[in-house]
Amino acid sequence: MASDTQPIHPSCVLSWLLATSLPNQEQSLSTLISGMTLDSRMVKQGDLFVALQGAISDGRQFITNAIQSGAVAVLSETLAENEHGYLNYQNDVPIIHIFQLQQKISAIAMRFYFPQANLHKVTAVTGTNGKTTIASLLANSYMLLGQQSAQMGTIGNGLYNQLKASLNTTLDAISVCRELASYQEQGAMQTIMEVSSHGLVQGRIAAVPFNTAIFTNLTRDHLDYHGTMQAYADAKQTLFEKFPLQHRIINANDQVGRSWLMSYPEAIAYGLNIDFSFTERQHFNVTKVDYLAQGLAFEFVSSWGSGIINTPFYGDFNVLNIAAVSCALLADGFSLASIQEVMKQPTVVPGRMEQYFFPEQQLTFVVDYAHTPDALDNALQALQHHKQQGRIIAVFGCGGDRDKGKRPQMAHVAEQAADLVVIVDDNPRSEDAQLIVEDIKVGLTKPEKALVIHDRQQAIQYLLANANQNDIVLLAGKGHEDYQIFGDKKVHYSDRECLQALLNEQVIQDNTHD
Ligand SMILES: CC(=O)N[C@H]1[C@@H](OP(=O)(O)OP(=O)(O)OC[C@H]2O[C@@H](n3ccc(=O)[nH]c3=O)[C@H](O)[C@@H]2O)O[C@H](CO)[C@@H](O)[C@@H]1O[C@H](C)C(=O)N[C@@H](C)C(=O)N[C@H](CCC(=O)O)C(=O)O
Ligand SMILES: Nc1ncnc2c1ncn2[C@@H]1O[C@H](COP(=O)(O)OP(=O)(O)OP(=O)(O)O)[C@@H](O)[C@H]1O
Ligand SMILES: N[C@H](CCC[C@H](N)C(=O)O)C(=O)O
Ligand SMILES: [Mg+2]
Repeated sequence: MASDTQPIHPSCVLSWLLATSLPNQEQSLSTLISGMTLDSRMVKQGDLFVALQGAISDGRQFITNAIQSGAVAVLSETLAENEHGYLNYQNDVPIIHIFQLQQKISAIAMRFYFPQANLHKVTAVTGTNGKTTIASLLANSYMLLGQQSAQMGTIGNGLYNQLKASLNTTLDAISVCRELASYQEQGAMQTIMEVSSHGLVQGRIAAVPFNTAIFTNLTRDHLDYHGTMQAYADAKQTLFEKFPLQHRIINANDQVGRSWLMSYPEAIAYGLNIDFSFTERQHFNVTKVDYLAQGLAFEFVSSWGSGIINTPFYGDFNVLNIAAVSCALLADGFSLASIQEVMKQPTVVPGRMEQYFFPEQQLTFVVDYAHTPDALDNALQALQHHKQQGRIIAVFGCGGDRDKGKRPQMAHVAEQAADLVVIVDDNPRSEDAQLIVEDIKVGLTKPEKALVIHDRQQAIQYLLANANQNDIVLLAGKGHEDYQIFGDKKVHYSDRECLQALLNEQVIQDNTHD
């Protein structure tokens, strides 16, 4: 969703704005621009409207609307190279045709909103899973170490702890530049940004001068968009190839990460039980993990020294997330001792392994955003490692209009790693919720272990009434989301709010009994 942050830049002349993307322009475009937008519905008087050919609609169809709403100039995407730079007018408003405009907007918007971008340190986090967790943990670490930070991604964008909800993980090219400029203006010394593969392919961050890039892992997701895992990996790799990075931080436990490490000898590698003794490479390796009821304690050896980290996080995947964050802080010059201190503090990452304990039933619910086979497996394994006694129950569904191939795979993972499986709805979107459930059930080899309860709240209430003491219920897929999408309707629903309301009811009943 485009941000409503007010521009904090002066207006500028169109010729100057386009000087780098259209260097040989013959016309002198003296039009004064006071804002930029990709959406005709958001145009304000004085704006430059950028008309892109999108996946669903063609932005060029809205040029007339944009001009009626006050656009004073238009950039229009052309797929024909020989039309590049062609200029025509509609009601005296210049329309400039630009070849491959989608890939050029970021540079134009950066020039407009944030010409001083190189003064602001931006860290990119990419990979299938772990981006939000790492971005939140790193942003919080900088705050604890005394540096104001900002964060951009799935759970929102803004100064740390002041996030505004986001439609996408990676915002559109114009909003990214406007947001970064506003964080710098508000005193942030750096921004930690989740970079999605869609964002990379669509050039949403093409001109952001990233200083550091972190890679988490690459596992099945988004094949509806990329087609193959190779194309998905190639999209991610552009982050490590095309930006002026000072630091590349790469997961050595991941197969794709290992292959990239061969290409970047100067990259910092992090991992769990990796033998780095034969290499000169900078590294951070976790050698031993203790899974505690209240978190993790792990030993590490690194190019900066060795030691123990204690943290309230759960699961091996969070050991790796913390290792990645530690590498970023070490590369930035912070001491090991300060990092060990920071990792003891809890970081709330909304909807990621968040626990709700029901004292009456002695039952724990864990809200998590696992929505891929790998993430679901990791989350369930983490609970198996940390549990004291009782069963693990997996509650999950699959999104409509998304990669269908992951549905049976998630079922397989769930029945392998959990003692009971409950299949629920998770944003069926334009698809029939029952047909999504059927696709999921194809992956079950022990269907007797699985129940179907479409409505998530009913599933929670059922488990609250029927699960055993000490069971742990993983509610996967929704995480921070506070909606269910049925068709084109968004209905308010949140696993977190549902659990909190049920917990509050118990407290009220307890107080009444006193
Ligand atoms: C398929 C896809 O990625 N679409 C993204 C793309 O939209 P698009 O350009 O194709 O949009 P479109 O609806 O066809 O419209 C074309 C143009 O006409 C304009 N328009 C449209 C209507 C109108 O009345 N006036 C108007 O000017 C639109 O503003 C747009 O510029 O560019 C938009 C701006 O950047 C994105 O918001 C939009 O994300 C859609 C909503 C989406 O669902 N994307 C998902 C798949 C996505 O990007 N996911 C990733 C990863 C998620 C994760 O794993 O965390 C993400 O970064 O969120
Ligand atoms: N490093 C990791 N490796 C594998 N799984 C992880 C990792 N970190 C978190 N997870 C699992 O993946 C889920 C999503 O984590 P997170 O939101 O941090 O990832 P993300 O990359 O931002 O995902 P998205 O692309 O959907 O925004 C978590 O809820 C957890 O179950
Ligand atoms: N942001 C990602 C994850 C959504 C997770 C899940 N709740 C779903 O709707 O599939 C997407 O749009 O693919
Ligand atoms: Mg995310």
